[in-house]
Amino acid sequence: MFKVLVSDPISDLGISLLVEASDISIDKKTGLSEDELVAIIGEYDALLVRSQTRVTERIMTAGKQLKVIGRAGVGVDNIDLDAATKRGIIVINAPDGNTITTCEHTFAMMMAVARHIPQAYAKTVSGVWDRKSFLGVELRNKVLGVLGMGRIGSEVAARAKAFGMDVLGYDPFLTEERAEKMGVRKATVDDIIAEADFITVHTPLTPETRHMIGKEQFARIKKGVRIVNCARGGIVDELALVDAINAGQVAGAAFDVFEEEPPAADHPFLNHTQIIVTPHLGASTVEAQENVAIDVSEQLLHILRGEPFKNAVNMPPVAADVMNKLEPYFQLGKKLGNFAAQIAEGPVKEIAIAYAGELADVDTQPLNRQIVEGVLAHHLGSEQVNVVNALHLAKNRGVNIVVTKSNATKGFTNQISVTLRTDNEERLVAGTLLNGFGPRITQIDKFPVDVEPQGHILLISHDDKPGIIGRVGTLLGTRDVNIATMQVGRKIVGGAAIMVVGVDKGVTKAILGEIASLPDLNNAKEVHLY
Ligand SMILES: NC(=O)C1=CN([C@@H]2O[C@H](COP(=O)(O)OP(=O)(O)OC[C@H]3O[C@@H](n4cnc5c(N)ncnc54)[C@H](O)[C@@H]3O)[C@@H](O)[C@H]2O)C=CC1
Ligand SMILES: O=C(O)CCC(=O)C(=O)O
Repeated sequence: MFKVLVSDPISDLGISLLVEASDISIDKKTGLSEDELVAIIGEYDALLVRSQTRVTERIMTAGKQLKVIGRAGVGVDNIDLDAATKRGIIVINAPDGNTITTCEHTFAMMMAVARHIPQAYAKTVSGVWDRKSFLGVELRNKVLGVLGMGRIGSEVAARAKAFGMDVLGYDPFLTEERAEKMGVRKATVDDIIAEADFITVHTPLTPETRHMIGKEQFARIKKGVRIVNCARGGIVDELALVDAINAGQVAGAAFDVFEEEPPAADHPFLNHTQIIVTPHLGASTVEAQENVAIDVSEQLLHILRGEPFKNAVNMPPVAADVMNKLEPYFQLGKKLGNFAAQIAEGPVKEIAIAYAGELADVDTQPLNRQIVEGVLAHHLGSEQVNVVNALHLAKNRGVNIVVTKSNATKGFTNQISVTLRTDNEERLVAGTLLNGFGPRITQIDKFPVDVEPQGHILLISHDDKPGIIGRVGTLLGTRDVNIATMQVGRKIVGGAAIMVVGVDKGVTKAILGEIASLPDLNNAKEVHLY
């Protein structure tokens, strides 16, 4: 049974998937302080948050069982990602579910600031019928500058076109072709500063975007511009904006987000007649909250159940078609790494991964991680290492990872080989997926074999002489060890050889010693694969 803690208000309908899952027990405890979370988090496998809970390193350190933190939304600035990665805690978000809702809020804010709706409402309900103070402007024929043409920025641009606006877009990843397709003029920040009548920001808050519109930009900005921020507080310099409005350079602003949330009571936005505000409501619709909760719950279930998942924030994104090609090899890769780690003596200095065949054309990073996880799990324990922290742990321990690729097929559509270099030796284990048969180990060191990577396997090195198989079989029989499968591999007749014996249960070190001391036998090891 996996225990999930929901520590922010999240749509009940959205998390019904978790509530109904027979292997999940869910607790909802919202509004907890950091100390309160630290006190209880130790018993949970997963934490599900929106944006209120600040998931700090302290909370993660106390979360000894924590495998995954799910964020029902886009921004993960309330989660200490470095701390999560170091501990192998997977952080997932729900990047698509609130796009339209936030785009629509941006439009609501843009229209509200263009037509002074909040100010006019306040005056009207206070009993004053004032039709003179609120002369607005149309959106039609105005230039809209969109900074950040990702999911939300692109939707805003599309709707702005319907309003007859001339849209300028800036994003480091915006190509001329995509801009043209959207009917947007690809621009620079400076173009937008100089030309736009409305500017809306849709980037994350990063060192690069922090105060992207600041004092220097306000000095050059088109007079009468209106600024909208429904992304993150701090992209626009708040104090510089107030100065620019007071100086008559900027006509108005509409902000959903603040550098510090909630803003202090004396924040200069809060009683400024030309600035309208909402309390971070961009994603607050019934639909968006259901969507993000459903998305994040689905992924959370996959992770807890050990199934493939998407939207991990602390791992590089992988395109769906690449994932489809790699995923079938994940188990094999992890087992090859783990097998190699079990037979290699001495501290691992290098993990050399070689792909031969069609996989050579694919970005294999997710599969590399599985292999490294398999290697490290043998030394560090499978609870300590996972695909999120595997590379980080390897790097921390000075383990070099080398990946090579070749289109040469070596007789299989794909072959993965894992070579471990230690202070003492170099060991190689290679494998493939055989159509209709599943994963197979195809080579151990220099010896070709055909072994199912499963269960208890004895790896015995010996001289290629008559009678060896009988001797090993007899010894195992007398020690009540049942042989399930047996394979021998050699390069040349009468030379060095290996025997790979699948047995029904684990054997003791004493039995391995007895095997190794039989005539013409050199070494015996047991590998256990799950
Ligand atoms: N107010 C609210 O309740 C909500 C706010 N958000 C926030 O809105 C923002 C945008 O969200 P999405 O569109 O879903 O994200 P996204 O990741 O799809 O788009 C962000 C875009 O910003 C671009 N970008 C990054 N650095 C840039 C720079 N220096 N200059 C220009 N563009 C840059 C990226 O290339 C990307 O295309 C995020 O900060 C997110 O946290 C999202 C949902 C709700
Ligand atoms: O959960 C919320 O309401 C905030 C949404 C948000 O800011 C985001 O998804 O980045």
